[in-house]
Amino acid sequence: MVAALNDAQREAALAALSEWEYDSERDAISRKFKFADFTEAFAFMTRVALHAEKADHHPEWFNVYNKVDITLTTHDAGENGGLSERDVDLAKKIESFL
Ligand SMILES: C[C@H](O)[C@H](O)[C@H]1CNC2=NC(N)=NC(=O)C2=N1
Repeated sequence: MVAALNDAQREAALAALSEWEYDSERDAISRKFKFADFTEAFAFMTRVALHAEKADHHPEWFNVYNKVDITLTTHDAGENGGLSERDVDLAKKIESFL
């Protein structure tokens, strides 16, 4: 079980992840990406997928052609899931692949 971020921790995390949108309903962060074409989008998804599997922390995502929408939240956080340090770490790793 991993702890969900408290309000102060979440605000600090979001300040460093300014391109990500916070969903208070789900206690999750989301970001939309657009690439030159499907090949670029899928290459990005492949890198994220390989890292996610290694980290054992996986995104929720949607892809159509050159667009990839990613949502991060931790199912195992607290009682009903929520935003955790694992999501913050994965978001930063995802940004490093851009
Ligand atoms: C059993 C497995 O380790 C867990 O289900 C992992 C897998 N990937 C995960 N990914 C995310 N986003 N949240 C989790 O709580 C989570 N838990």
